[in-house]
Amino acid sequence: MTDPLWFDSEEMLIGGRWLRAADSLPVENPSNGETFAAIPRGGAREIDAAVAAAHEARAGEWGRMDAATRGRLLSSLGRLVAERAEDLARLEAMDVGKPLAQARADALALARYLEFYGGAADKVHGTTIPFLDGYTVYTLRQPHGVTGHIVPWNYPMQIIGRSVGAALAMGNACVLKPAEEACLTALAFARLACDAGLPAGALNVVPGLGAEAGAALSAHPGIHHVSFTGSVATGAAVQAAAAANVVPVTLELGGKSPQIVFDDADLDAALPFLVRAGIQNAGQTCSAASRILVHEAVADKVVARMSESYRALRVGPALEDRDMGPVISARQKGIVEGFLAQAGDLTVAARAEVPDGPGHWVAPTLLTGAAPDHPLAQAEIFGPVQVVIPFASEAEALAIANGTDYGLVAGVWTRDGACQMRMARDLHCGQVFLNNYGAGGGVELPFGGVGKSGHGREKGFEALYGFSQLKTVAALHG
Ligand SMILES: NC(=O)c1ccc[n+]([C@@H]2O[C@H](COP(=O)([O-])OP(=O)(O)OC[C@H]3O[C@@H](n4cnc5c(N)ncnc54)[C@H](O)[C@@H]3O)[C@@H](O)[C@H]2O)c1
Ligand SMILES: C[N+](C)(C)CC=O
Repeated sequence: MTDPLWFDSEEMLIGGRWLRAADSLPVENPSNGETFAAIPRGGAREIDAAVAAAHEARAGEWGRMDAATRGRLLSSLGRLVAERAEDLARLEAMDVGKPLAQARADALALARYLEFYGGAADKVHGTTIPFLDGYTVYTLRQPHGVTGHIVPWNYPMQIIGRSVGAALAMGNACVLKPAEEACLTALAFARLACDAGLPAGALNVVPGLGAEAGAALSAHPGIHHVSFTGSVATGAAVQAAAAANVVPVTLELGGKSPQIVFDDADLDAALPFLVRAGIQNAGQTCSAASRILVHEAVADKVVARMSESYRALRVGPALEDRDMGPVISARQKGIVEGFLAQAGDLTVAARAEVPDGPGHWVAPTLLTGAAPDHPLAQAEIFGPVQVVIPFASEAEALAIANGTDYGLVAGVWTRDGACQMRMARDLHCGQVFLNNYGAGGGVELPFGGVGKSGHGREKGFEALYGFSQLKTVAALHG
């Protein structure tokens, strides 16, 4: 196999310089368990240096750059990412275990985020406000300053695109702490950012452990905004750390998202979405459709057809580009298997075959017979496990859908327009998809949750408001 690394992965980017840390962390390929690279183990000292470099960038060329020039730089970076999409995809596939086609889609999504935010950079502005005679009042939309970005391992490129892309577009200088399990595409992205001509310190990337680099970043008094995606427990810790500095935080913490299938649904249209949204990225997706709520009149038919799809799933090494790869790590496999051990009297409707041998394989598993309050119908499993729950009425479907601590995404499958509107209004979540699920991931669509799924919105124009603040200017001139 050709070496997918075209750069020194043991170097991190701080203030425009590529530096090594005193220690490094191994990089494992989840498809075979082999160590194939190393990354720096940054800690408090490196975070400190990165925050200082970001402040210098804000005070220098980056802070003075006009919005249109900033936008053009991001657009150029997007083109570089698109040109290297194949290399980035291979890197991600080896690092995360994501099938090549899904990794390629992530790379192209990163390019698209940069195109979108590059184009938007000079189109976000304040307003004038009619006020008392003798005054002119207007608002200025300005960057927070230095923003921290703590990114998980499941969709590194997409999450960097939506958070770092939007923050840079608004003129913030960023300190990015990728997940220790998945730093390679973040480091590759930083190389491309240098090639695109991003001024020193505008983007700093410090790989390292969550408890070290992540904790140092979220508690740093020099950070003005933190964007975090990951688990509820870590998100709460990040928010608490940032609160000590009275710093705003955006939290995207996952979910237990339902797809709700009514008895008049177009099942042929729904079925591919029902399964794909559960097993995509081995179920390690914040917006995974881990609960399938089905009207009892069509429940047997839906389970039978989903089971057929499950049995046909091809699971294998990421570079072989099957339907599903391994989960990220032995630890994550242990977490998912721990949940499956609680399945107890649930029925395994279908399970796909997984490879023998090394690699972190978890069989895609479709479960029936769970009451809505069963632990497997409540907890975010973050693995390829879906639970089917029948319902008898629209009111019951809504109660079950809203009956978890989470509220990220929901899908509704029905031809009844009034039912669609009621569900869209009453579902307790941040995004509702009617007769689809995910809308192809559109970068234009604001994204985020309610409840334990977090708060704040990324993606679309909404992210540009989140990564900036409004200043009101009132001039009394007579
Ligand atoms: N919402 C999502 O997209 C998402 C992504 C990854 C994991 N998860 C959930 O989290 C579970 C565990 O995965 P995990 O342990 O990798 O998630 P995590 O939340 O601990 O890690 C996410 C990011 O936070 C960093 N981090 C960890 N501890 C930190 C701390 N004390 N301060 C600041 N940053 C810290 C990590 O280094 C990583 O970059 C999964 O099973 C899944 O349920 C959700
Ligand atoms: C929204 N998405 C799929 C990019 C990331 C959540 O895991």
